[in-house]
Amino acid sequence: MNDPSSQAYKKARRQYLKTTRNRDPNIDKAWTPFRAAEKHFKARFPPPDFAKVLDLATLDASRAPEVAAGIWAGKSDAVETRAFVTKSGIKGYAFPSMPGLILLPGLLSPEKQRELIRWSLVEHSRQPNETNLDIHYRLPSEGIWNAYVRDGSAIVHPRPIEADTEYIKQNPGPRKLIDNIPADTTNFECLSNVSKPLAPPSSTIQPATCSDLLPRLRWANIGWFYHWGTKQYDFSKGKIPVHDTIRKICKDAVQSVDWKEIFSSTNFDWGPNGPDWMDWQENYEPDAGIVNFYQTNDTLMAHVDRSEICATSPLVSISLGHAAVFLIGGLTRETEPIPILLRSGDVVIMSGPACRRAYHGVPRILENTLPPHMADVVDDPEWSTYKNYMDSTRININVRQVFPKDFDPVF
Ligand SMILES: O=C(O)CCC(=O)C(=O)O
Ligand SMILES: [Fe+2]
Repeated sequence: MNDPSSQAYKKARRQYLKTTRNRDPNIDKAWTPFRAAEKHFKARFPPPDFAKVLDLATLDASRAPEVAAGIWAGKSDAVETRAFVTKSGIKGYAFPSMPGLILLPGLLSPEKQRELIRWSLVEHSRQPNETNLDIHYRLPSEGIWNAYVRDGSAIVHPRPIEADTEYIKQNPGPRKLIDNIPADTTNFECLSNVSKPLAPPSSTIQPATCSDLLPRLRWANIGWFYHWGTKQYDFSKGKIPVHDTIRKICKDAVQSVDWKEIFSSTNFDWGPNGPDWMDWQENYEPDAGIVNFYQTNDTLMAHVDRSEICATSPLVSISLGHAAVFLIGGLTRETEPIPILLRSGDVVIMSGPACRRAYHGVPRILENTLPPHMADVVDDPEWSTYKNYMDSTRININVRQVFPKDFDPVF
């Protein structure tokens, strides 16, 4: 694709010339720096410039087969980073331009990555956890993955339309990103009392087979219920505990960072209660989140995760399967974002006032970047079903803390 003499390049160029023939030549002048970066990395033509993308896997000899497997590779010095060694002895990277952003490249072993993929599909994408498919379909209680493995041709029926339900418009498929009020401890009660109407089943939805629906799985909720229409947690539905494996990965990652080194020389406004980083070692406790499933053409537009009462405590994000370009900017879309190539097994932490509520997004899943350790595993014949799904998929497990540990929610 990056080779101008290749068929793929010529095809993308023809397509580009066709679609841009009547475009206003000043269109890009109105874009914010974040939007311009999204457009740049989404574009099939001209191919994005990966020399500007931070790719720390290129420094790790043990990941050379993974880097070589895809045609996409960035540069280890594309963005200024500060390397450090975590308390558990692995390499981490901080970003002087954005204190609170931490990258732990290849933190998870290939075995752990495969375990988390199985967990996401087999154990997690099923009741009582909500998925995007539940909005329109009456899914089997074993979940879409288990139903698919048993019989891909099994039919799943749409939910019946209940005439007296107050609906808001919401479509299945990609997450809809609407502006919402940033949550904090003062508006929390008012936010949690806003009525949360059910999403509307659509009258146009047809029955579908499990094989048709599986690639349309986009997200599965973790912990506190989240309502995508209103972008608020629905605390009345209670909380499902965060699975121990996930909780441990997140806590270990957060506790392995020397936060004093990250924050002690900064002077950010941490809000009315002041800085809380000195408590994370003891008080960080994930209680919500989402598993995102991306097919290679999917994107996640610029957004801020601000529904959590905790506005600064760490958000931990685990990447699995195909690599992606992750953009993270500032508190508005006017800040030019940093592009980071996230590969399978990488863990990102977003924390503190400069980063936890910064705009971020995923404009591109990089095709053909499934690492070799996701290919058929000789001593695990069952893996091939997962491999077939992962051939077009990236999974992101995105874990947050909604409540400060000493905040007692009253419902
Ligand atoms: O997929 C990712 O890396 C980021 C996902 C994300 O930002 C979110 O779930 O809010
Ligand atoms: Fe996010």
